[in-house]
Amino acid sequence: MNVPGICAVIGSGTMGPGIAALLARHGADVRLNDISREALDRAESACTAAAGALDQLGTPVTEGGSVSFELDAAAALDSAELVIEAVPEEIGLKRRVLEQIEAAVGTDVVIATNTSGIPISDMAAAMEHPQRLIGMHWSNPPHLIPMIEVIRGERTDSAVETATVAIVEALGYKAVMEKEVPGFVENRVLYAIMRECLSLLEQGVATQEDIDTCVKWGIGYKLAVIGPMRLLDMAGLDIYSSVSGYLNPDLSDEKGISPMVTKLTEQNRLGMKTGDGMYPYAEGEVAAKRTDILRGLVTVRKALSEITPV
Ligand SMILES: NC(=O)c1ccc[n+]([C@@H]2O[C@H](COP(=O)([O-])OP(=O)(O)OC[C@H]3O[C@@H](n4cnc5c(N)ncnc54)[C@H](O)[C@@H]3O)[C@@H](O)[C@H]2O)c1
Ligand SMILES: Cc1ncc(CO)c(C(=O)O)c1O
Repeated sequence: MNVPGICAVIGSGTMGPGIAALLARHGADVRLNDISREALDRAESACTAAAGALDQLGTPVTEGGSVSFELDAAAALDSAELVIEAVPEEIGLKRRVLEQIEAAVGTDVVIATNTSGIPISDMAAAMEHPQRLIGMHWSNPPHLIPMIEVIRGERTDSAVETATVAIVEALGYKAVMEKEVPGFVENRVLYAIMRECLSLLEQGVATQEDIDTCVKWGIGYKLAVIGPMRLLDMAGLDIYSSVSGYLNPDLSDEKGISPMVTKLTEQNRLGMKTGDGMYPYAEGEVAAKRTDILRGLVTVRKALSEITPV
């Protein structure tokens, strides 16, 4: 299967532009929609930056692809063969947007949601045709992380799952098919890591710099080559049993949001988007960091594509 010829991406913040740029790279006419003119203006340069990263990666261009920027949702949705919802992670908003999408496209159109982990069945509750809603969870930055989780809700049609997996593969990405649980697989694992790191920081066990160094080099570098299930085999299940026996009871089981993150959020210190967060950023530093991150991801992905999968 090819990438559908006309795609609509609804929501053009952190995720929308990278998704649109990748679909366009594969020949789609992509309509990127947002309720905010400023967001669409920022999206134009974000799409250009994403296309530049795809150039660096050597992703071939399929002729005919384009991205247009639409304030008018109806215009964006007109004739769309695939719709990807990427509005903020708020179930009420997502339900309203899904209703709007549903009313504008044919019943055979796949409607995918990029939710980070809201169960698909909860979002589909108010839909007239819930069989066409599917979770398509991209990872950030979406034009570079070559894996997408595909999550069926209770009422999702199996043909919609098959079509979504085919689209993911047509993009040259790996599809991971899952049953729905809050957070899906990726964010359950990522948020377990984040919870423990934040707890260690709050306890003063190590600085944020040292925690980042430890996780990047001790865990991230290794996990880029070997997944955690096979790592258990490499380490030895007897060692895992011994260590987890005394360690698991000591790990953070915080059920709420980290107090440190709550405080920073209340102060509008949201990270790179506001220029301050877990780290402070000097003038111009955010742009430099973003460039370094993209360059690093391109370099590592090229290197990983050259090794035998483990
Ligand atoms: N940020 C990440 O790392 C990440 C990664 C994977 C998945 N996600 C998920 O993707 C979705 C979008 O996340 P994001 O980080 O891009 O959010 P974001 O807040 O950066 O962007 C969302 C955009 O949606 C727009 N919007 C709000 N209401 C709208 C409406 N009714 N119609 C059209 N546009 C509307 C906003 O103006 C905003 O520009 C969320 O569900 C999020 O959980 C985020
Ligand atoms: C903090 C955080 N939360 C969610 C997601 C994906 O849904 C990401 C990501 O993709 O990187 C993230 O960093």
